[in-house]
This record gives sequence, structure tokens and C-alpha cells, in this order.
Amino acid sequence: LFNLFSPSEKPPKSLPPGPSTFPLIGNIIWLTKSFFEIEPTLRALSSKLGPMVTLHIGSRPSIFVFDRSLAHQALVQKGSIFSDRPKALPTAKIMNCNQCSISSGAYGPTWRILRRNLTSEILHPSRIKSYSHARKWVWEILFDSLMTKAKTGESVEVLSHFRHGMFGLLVLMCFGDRLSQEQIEGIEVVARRILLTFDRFNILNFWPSVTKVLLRHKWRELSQLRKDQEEMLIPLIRAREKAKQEMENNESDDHYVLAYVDTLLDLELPSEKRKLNEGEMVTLTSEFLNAGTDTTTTALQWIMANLVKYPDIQNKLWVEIQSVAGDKEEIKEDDLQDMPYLKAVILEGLRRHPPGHFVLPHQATEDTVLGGFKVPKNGTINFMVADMGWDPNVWEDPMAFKPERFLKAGDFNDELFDITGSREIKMTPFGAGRRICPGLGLALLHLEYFVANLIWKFEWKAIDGDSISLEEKQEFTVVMKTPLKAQICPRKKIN
Ligand code: HEM
Repeated sequence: LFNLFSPSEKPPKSLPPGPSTFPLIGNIIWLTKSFFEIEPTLRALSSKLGPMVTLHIGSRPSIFVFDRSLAHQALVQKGSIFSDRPKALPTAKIMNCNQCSISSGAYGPTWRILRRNLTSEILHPSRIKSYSHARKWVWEILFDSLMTKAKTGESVEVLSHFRHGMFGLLVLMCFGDRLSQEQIEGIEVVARRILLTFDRFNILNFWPSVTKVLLRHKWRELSQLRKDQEEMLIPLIRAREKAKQEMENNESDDHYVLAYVDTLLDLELPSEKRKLNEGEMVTLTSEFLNAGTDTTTTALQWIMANLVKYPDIQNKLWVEIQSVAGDKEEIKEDDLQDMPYLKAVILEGLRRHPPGHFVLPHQATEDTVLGGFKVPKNGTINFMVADMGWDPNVWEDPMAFKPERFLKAGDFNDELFDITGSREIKMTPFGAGRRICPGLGLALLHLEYFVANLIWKFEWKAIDGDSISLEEKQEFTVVMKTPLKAQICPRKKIN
């Protein structure tokens, strides 16, 4: 144990401080709450106790880190120790097929192969480029539905439009571009039902051997949910396998763009000397669809809400877009790199309203030390994303929406700002280190592309008499408590 510490550093005995609780009751109370519900309590504790706080949730200590340099130490400098995930709860294990997804997988060779497959085969910039036709298709559908509303003068509740577009885009990247709108909608209905009902099964985790008898109907309901997911996705996986074989045998000469599921069908797990089974592919494909839908949709909604709330920022953005686009009908992806203010608006949205207020829970693989406190092997450690992006020592007037803070003398301050946090963490909406969100580049592209086109084609205004409320609530992500409703007017006459 002692050689984990440098000679001058004494091994700390104690965990970071936390509230005193009655051992059993206190621990169970925390188990019944979501992280969003305990966030204000954690903040109050941190202001009294310091930048690291421990809560005993269930049988394990959970450590919460508020300080950005401690987060950098853990996630980046000591990344090899802090990159594991805690054991999933029994209900989660059913949906994530025994932690075979990338986000839930233990830090080790299988996780590494799955993550590398996703990043190098699908999320690599050149591959992302090959899906630009899908983004254009989705934009056209979104544009048509918004235009219909704009023509009738009806106000738009943007959330469902945005979510549907984002989900459709990921479905095409996942299963190929030969799916119809109806098929996409079918997949979305099942995915949404799982996302919205999953929390109802938390109770089953309290004492699984007992609940398996007393609440067996509920367990059956959960198994049915997983079956519904398999029944929806397995036919798509098999259809793609067949299409792939036909293409390889040259029976089809159609234009064929690689999809995520193709890479999973080919993948070998050398450490286990086998290929993936269908259950694992169901888990990995639904992870792909879910990880990128609500997160990006939530960010898009917050950004658009701020552009409605602050018309001068919206106008400044429009002026920039116009200077690049001239009289173009539509903003192309290549145009985006000439729009520094757009990038600043997106970053400010992610800083001020990160879709997740915590990164996913991490776990230490060995006893270690952080901030002078002990972090035990297998202890859970959480990082407070929102608080880091609101740190007044880094960000002046942190709760204000000011994209200009990312610009230096009118230009995007790329040199000084690093969203991956590899040198220093100043905000961390995608996490940092070995578990950093692999979808970061895709998410930023989606946000830039859609925000640019939404602002280019329409003027967004608050509905008369409405003020835009920035109150939050937790769904899967931290969303607007009062979803954005806006009046939209076409910017130019469209034939
Ligand atoms: C604005 C959009 C997004 C945000 C804010 C976001 C944020 C995050 C965060 C905070 C994590 C956890 C990092 C950690 O535990 O340290 C994460 C993990 C992950 N994200 Fe994203 N994400 C977004 C979009 C996407 C997209 C588009 C994809 C893929 C299509 C994606 C795929 C993943 C995966 C697979 C993981 C697990 C990584 C691992 O455990 O190794 N995300 N994301």
C-alpha cells in the first residue's frame, strides 16, 4: 500500500468529510434519491466541508469532487487508477447485458476494444464526414416541419422536433441509410419507453433475492422491456448482416456507407476469442442511440432558449452566418469552420447548461489519495460538471450567458481553450481523460450545424408576454423545466 504514495506524502487515513448519518437509515435515504435531488445538499455540504464530500450511499462510500484541479488530477494525471466503473445495479445489468456497453464496462481490454472500434470506425472525423447526407436529410425534414408551423403562425414546442431529428440521425449512422421514417419512429418509441420507465424498477435493487419473490411481476415487466428492445433491434441487425454479405459477394452494387452495426458484426474480442452475440449488439447499438440523443437535444434546446432570451446575441450570430453564407439557401458543414461566434455560442451553452451535471460515476481500481484524502479501492467517485463550469475563479459572472468570453479580439480562442481538459479543466461537459465522451466531436458538429441552419432560416422570438425561464429539472439529462416554446418567422422568402 505504501508505495502508492511519494515518500513525503503520508497515506491519508480518512475519506473526505461528509454528513453524520445513522448508519443504516442514512445510507438507505440517499439510495432513494436521484443525483439531481441531492445536488443542492451536496453543494451546501461542500461550502462547509470543502471540495470533496463523501456520502454513504447503500453499502459503499460515494465521493463527490467539486474542484476542477482535483478532477484533472484524478481523471487525467491518475487516469489509470480512476477510469473504472462501479458494478451496475441488478436492474441496469439486464438492460446493459451485464455491463457490456462502453459506458458501463469495466476498465479493461474488452472496454478498450469496444471504445476503439467506436472512435476509429465511426466517430473518426473522416467517417463522420461520410454521413453528411444523413444530416442534410434530417435537416430538411426538420426544416419542413418548422416551416409548416411558421406559415400558420403557430408557436413551436421545439423539443420533440429536435429530439426526433437527432435520434433519426443516429439511427441512420447506426443501422444504415436505407431505413424509412416509420422504421425510425418505431425504434424511437421503444427507446423512449425504456428511458422514461426505467427508474420505476429501482425498487427491485434494494434486496433482489427478496424482490424476485415478492415483486416478481415487476421483474417480469423489466424482462419484457428488454425483450421489446431486442425484438425491435435484432431484425435490423440481421437485415444489415444480410445486406453486408450481399455487398461482399458483389450481389448489390448500391452505394454502401459503413454503419456502426457493420463494425460490431465484424468485431472480434481477442481477450475472449469470440465475436459479439446479438444481445451485446442490442446493448451497444441502443447505447449509441441513447448516448447521443437526449444529451445533444438538451444542449440544443438550452442554446436556442438563450438565443430567444437574448435577441442581440441571436442577431450577432445571424450577422456572422450571413457574412459566411451570403445568399446560400442552406449552411453547409464546410461553412461552419469560418464561424467563431457560433462556436462560442455553443461552448457557452454547454458551460452554462451542461446536459449532465455529473460525469458518469467512476471507480478507483486501487487504494489511492486525492486532495489529501483516501479514495478506497472500489470506492465510487463522482465529478460535479456543472459546478466546475460555474467556478467564479475561472469565469467572470459565471451564471450569465456571454459567448464573448470564448473570443479573443474577435477570434475564437482555440489556443487558450481546450474542452477536452487535457491540460487543465475549466469546464467539463464531456468529462475528461480516458473515459471522456467519445461522441464529443460529433455532438459539437451536430450542435453547430443545426444551430447555424435554425438561425439562418428563421428568426426566433419569445411568444408575446412570455419570458424564457431557465429553471431546470431532471429527466434523463437536466432539461428546461418549462420547455422552450417560440414564435418563428422565416428569414427570407422561400419559394
Ligand atoms: C452534447 C452531447 C453530449 C454530452 C454533453 C455528452 C456527455 C458525456 C459525458 C459527461 C460522459 C461521461 C464521461 C465520464 O464518465 O467521464 C459521456 C460518455 C459517453 N458518451 Fe457522450 N455526450 C454527448 C454526446 C454523445 C454522442 C453524440 C455519443 C455517440 C454517438 C456519445 C457517446 C458516449 C459514450 C459511448 C460514452 C461512454 C464512454 C466511456 O465510458 O468510455 N455521447 N458523454
